[in-house]
Amino acid sequence: MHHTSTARNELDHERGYVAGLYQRLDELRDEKRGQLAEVRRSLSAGSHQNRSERDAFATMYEDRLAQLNAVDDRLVFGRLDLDDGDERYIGRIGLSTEDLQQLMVDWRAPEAGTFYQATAFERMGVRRRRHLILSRRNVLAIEDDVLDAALLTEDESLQGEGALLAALNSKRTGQMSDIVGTIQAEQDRVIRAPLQGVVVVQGGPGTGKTAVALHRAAYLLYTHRERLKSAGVLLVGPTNAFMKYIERVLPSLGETGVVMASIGSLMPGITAIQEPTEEAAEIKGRLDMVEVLKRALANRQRVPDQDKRLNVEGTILTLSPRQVRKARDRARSTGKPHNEARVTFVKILLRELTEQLTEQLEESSGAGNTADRSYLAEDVRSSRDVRIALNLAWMPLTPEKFIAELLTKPGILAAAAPGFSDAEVGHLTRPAGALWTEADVALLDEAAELLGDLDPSAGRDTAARDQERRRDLANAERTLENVNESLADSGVDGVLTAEDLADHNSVTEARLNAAERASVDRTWAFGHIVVDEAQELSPMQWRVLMRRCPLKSFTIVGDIAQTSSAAGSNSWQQALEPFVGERWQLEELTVNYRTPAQIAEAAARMANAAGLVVSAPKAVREGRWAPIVDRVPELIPALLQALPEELSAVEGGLLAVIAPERLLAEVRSALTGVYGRRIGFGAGSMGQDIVVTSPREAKGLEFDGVVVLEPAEMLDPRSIRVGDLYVSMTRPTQRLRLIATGEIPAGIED
Ligand SMILES: Nc1ncnc2c1ncn2[C@@H]1O[C@H](COP(=O)(O)OP(=O)(O)OP(=O)(O)O)[C@@H](O)[C@H]1O
Repeated sequence: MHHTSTARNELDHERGYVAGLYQRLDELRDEKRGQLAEVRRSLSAGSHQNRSERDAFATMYEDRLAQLNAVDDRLVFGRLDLDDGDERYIGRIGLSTEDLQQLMVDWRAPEAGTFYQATAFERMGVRRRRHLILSRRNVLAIEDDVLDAALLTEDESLQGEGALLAALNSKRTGQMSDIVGTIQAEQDRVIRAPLQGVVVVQGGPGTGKTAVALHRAAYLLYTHRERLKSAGVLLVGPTNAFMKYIERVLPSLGETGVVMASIGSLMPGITAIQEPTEEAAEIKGRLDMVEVLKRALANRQRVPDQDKRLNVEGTILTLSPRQVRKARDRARSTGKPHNEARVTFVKILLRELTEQLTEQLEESSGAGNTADRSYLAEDVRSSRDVRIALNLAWMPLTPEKFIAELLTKPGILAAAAPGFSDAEVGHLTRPAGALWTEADVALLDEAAELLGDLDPSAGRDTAARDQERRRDLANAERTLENVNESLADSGVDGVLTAEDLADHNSVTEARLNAAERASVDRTWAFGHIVVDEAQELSPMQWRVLMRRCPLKSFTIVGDIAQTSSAAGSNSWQQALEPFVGERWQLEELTVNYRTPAQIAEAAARMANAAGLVVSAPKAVREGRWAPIVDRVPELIPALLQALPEELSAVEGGLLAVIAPERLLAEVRSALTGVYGRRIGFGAGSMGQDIVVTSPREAKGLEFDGVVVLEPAEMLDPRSIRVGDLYVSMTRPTQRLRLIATGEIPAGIED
């Protein structure tokens, strides 16, 4: 490429400056290493009292060091030249000299906002925006947007959207990367939206929703660190494979404080598989399940139909249905969850049985001697008959036991769900010992709420608890600063007190950070939740998330048109209404950065022809190829024949073969026969260069080239959902091929 001499001078200048930034980064790193070594030395020698304080310092230095290491690659990516003559460098973190001269501004800082927002129409005091394109530590090129017309004539050769296009055209690695250097204005508005309330970000395929969700999490933690540090931010995605795909983005942004979890992993200790059938997923996701669980639990609080005779150390006592009913009603009226109300139930009946025993003994021995009533109470409590009778009436339950019973015994389910058809009960019934599914997690979580603590009396020692609670209260107070006020304004639910929040977060260990504490504590209350691919969530799953954030501070990201789960939603309105009413704000993303125009248009035409209204975003670039369509007599031979051409078209990039579930096994074995270890299965195997996957697993991911097999099968004839085919067609960044033995869905070929 031809460079003018000014351009070369500019490049040299930037190389010099960037070298200075790295030098400073290295210095800071050495400094932190030194401090860490120092603290560790003193830790091994120090007195017990200072220990926890020094531990805290050690953790802080470790975190800072990890952050400094993580931002090494492409540390800086921009420079602003301002009207007042200042130059401001924008990078992954803020850097200053030892005497506090600012060298580089963190991209999340308010002063960096104009880097993403300024345009030629609204310059916001910016004369020139410069993108620095780095590979590791080297400045490869610079690209300028000249916003001030006066500068244009001075140096015309330095304009361009090169940084964005270079990023978009680069080969995919199977792991998402950050977009911090090239965030576009409409994306930046979402990323920097206020913390409070519910923001829904609707956008078609490839509009950067996932990227925006991740950068927003990083932005919020930076900007509201004091408020969010203690409670933490949760980022929820659809599957573990998806979480793996995005796991490197936040560390590369210098952010480690976000808890990342798939929706199936929100119950500590449970690893969930995908729900095997759509029917079961849909039923388990319905809001009526709340009532079903409540009824099932009420049915577990049983009154016997006749008197029970109980042997206590040779004396026979009688437990009548009336007594059990009265105790049950009293226990229920405490309003406590099942296991906690059980304490009341048991206490009442033990007392009554003890009285009965006392009376009987007094009668038989004649004289009244009440001195040893306490022994009698103990006799009653430890009687096997009594224990069995009380347990039969009111069994302590774990969520796992309760839900497993409901799903394996159709009689129990039918009794709790009188509105369900036999077919619906059949869809939910499964063999004992079956693995937990993603849809079960929402049921387990609901059950945990209804059941409460299994052994409420077995608390930890009170002093430790009190101390923790004081600390949690202090944290919660900080979290709540200002939040309540704006909540009250927006009318979201009841206003919370610091006590409420501390109560939520009180049972966890002192030394763990928010992320670690949250991952072991189901009742952890997060300060903010970011949900990606949110259209897939069922109403029951929404309930789980709403419980995890009592402040109702959410960023919800998704595309209603891509819904493929039968339990997912058809509109944001419908999905959110039960939880926040009308109190949410919609933002839209309108530009597709992934898929070339020809392919994006074919996907939108197909969706429209199938009756789905899609928000078809404008594609930011033309591709080299229109979609290729093969009608063939036999699928597998045609696939094997097409693959070499596809592989060479993407020149060593990543290729996906997306097939309906029923074909996956056959396709895998045919391809493995030819390509051996180059074939990866499913979305978790993105290390390989050819990935065979279902549409569902491909959701949210992207590939350089995509081959879709039997597209007509991915159109669900039973519903208006065309999600699977629409998702599959919008995965490629370069090239799309469809191979079909049958019909080609309307609209794909124009
Ligand atoms: N401003 C940007 N600069 C560079 N790349 C971008 C930008 N915005 C989006 N991209 C890239 O576009 C691709 C699509 O982004 P992303 O996966 O976030 O889209 P999405 O809206 O979540 O898509 P889908 O709904 O189809 O899953 C990614 O490779 C992302 O890095």
